[in-house]
Amino acid sequence: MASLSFLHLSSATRFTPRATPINHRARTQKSFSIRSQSAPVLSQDELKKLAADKAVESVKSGMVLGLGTGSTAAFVVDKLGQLLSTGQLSNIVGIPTSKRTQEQAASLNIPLSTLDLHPHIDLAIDGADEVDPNLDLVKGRGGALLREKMVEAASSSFIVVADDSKLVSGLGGSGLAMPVEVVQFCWKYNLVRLEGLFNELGCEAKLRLAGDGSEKPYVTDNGNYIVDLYFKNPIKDGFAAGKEISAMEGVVEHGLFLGMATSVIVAGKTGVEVMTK
Ligand SMILES: O=C[C@H](O)[C@H](O)[C@H](O)COP(=O)(O)O
Repeated sequence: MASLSFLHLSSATRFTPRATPINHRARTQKSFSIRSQSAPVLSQDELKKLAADKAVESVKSGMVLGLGTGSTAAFVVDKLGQLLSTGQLSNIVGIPTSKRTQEQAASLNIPLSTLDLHPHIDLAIDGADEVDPNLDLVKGRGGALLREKMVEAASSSFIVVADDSKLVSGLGGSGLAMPVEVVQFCWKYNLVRLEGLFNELGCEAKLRLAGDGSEKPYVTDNGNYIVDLYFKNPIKDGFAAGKEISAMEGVVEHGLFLGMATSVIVAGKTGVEVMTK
């Protein structure tokens, strides 16, 4: 069981241990939570920051760190920059999972390197789009899934940081995108095949657009497209689904991150919970 000493809480937000874990956590072997006595109303960004700060407590000087991508991971990178600038951390090397994170970390003077030079990473910290009760994840709505998966698979520990809107009972269950990165060549051929693979789950596949009002496709840091899969019903067997997607020629990577997370730090209106397997 994780010890309470792991939890360092700010004086601004006071928490007390909660006796009964909520249902979502019941299937994880170890989980505990802390709850606000005064129930302050925190914004989603404040929740993300709370989870990020908690995760950064696991960072030690001298570590090689996987730096995630997205709005929650950005709070982690901010905090690391802050601790490095005040000398509370030193000798850190960051391996960024996207060009965006690389730019943010560089602007904060966080020393950066690559997987080529540091093939073994001590700890990766990243956000997620969905977290299920087994700590399996959907990731990649920010488009960084390929580099994230490479970096996080090379990490001895992988801490996920999230607000409680990311909790689902089954992957794909949010009804939001489960991304698949595909090569540009004949992307429609693969879009149709991916949709067909999950017919019985009421899957709809859409090419991700750049989001600038044009009909231009979104292009990943690796020069590929993303096909987003939207499910009416959650995926029953994530491992089987991942295997079938990966077997398709032209598929580069999918957003199912299965059996990878060491722990998940979830911040919600009622407090922060550390979930471990
Ligand atoms: O490609 C993006 C990543 O997988 C993000 O970590 C994920 O989308 C979560 O992002 P956010 O923290 O912004 O919700």
